[in-house]
Amino acid sequence: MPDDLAAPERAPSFPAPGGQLPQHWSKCFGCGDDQPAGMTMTFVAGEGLDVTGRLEVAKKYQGGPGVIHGGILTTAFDEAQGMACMSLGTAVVTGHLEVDFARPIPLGSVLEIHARIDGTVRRKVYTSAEARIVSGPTADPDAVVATSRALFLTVGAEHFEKVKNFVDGTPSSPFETSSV
Ligand SMILES: CCCCCCCCCCCC(=O)SCCNC(=O)CCNC(=O)[C@H](O)C(C)(C)COP(=O)(O)OP(=O)(O)OC[C@H]1O[C@@H](n2cnc3c(N)ncnc32)[C@H](O)[C@@H]1OP(=O)(O)O
Repeated sequence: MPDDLAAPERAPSFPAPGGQLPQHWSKCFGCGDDQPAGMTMTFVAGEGLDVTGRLEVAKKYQGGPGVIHGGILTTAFDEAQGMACMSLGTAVVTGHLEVDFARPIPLGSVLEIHARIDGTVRRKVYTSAEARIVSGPTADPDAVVATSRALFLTVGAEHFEKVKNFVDGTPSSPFETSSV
């Protein structure tokens, strides 16, 4: 983590603490409600630059026998830390993401992922997150089962302009923060 981290302001467009975040677009694999293969994660805003996300670990997410696929958990962390960046009111994309898998996460469990912005340096947004099993098999809300850190970069509309011909669906932007 750099020494010169700035603490950004929470954007007025970000929901009040406890409020549900809108999906950032309906076809998103992580949060969209118009993506049949997707994970349909939901999020509520925290008190600061943070969110809490929820993922039901469906059988289709199996990796090793009986447990979540590591790539699915990584996707959930990507989505959660990206949603925390909504508190900036600016579009972001993931530049780097890392995950530590601390404990097995059984199918049928429900994960809560708490994600936050730790600070910014120019366009770089440093985030972190941890996951807990809050219901279902092996639930223990005090035990962290996985952690993540990520770097997001703020981007302008031109970033998405380059790939607009490949969009599946009709992009929408609830916070008017990007072209998607
Ligand atoms: C509605 C709201 C939705 C918000 C809600 C979003 C939730 C969605 C969650 C899912 C998000 C995704 O999956 S997004 C999809 C996956 N990601 C992508 O497709 C991104 C692909 N990569 C890129 O397009 C590019 O590499 C970028 C945009 C990330 C960076 O390129 P760039 O814009 O040219 O920036 P560049 O000048 O290279 O770098 C700027 C600064 O960042 C640093 N930097 C750049 N990349 C890295 C890196 N991997 N690791 C470390 N540092 C890096 C540079 O050193 C530099 O530091 P310094 O010189 O300033 O010190």
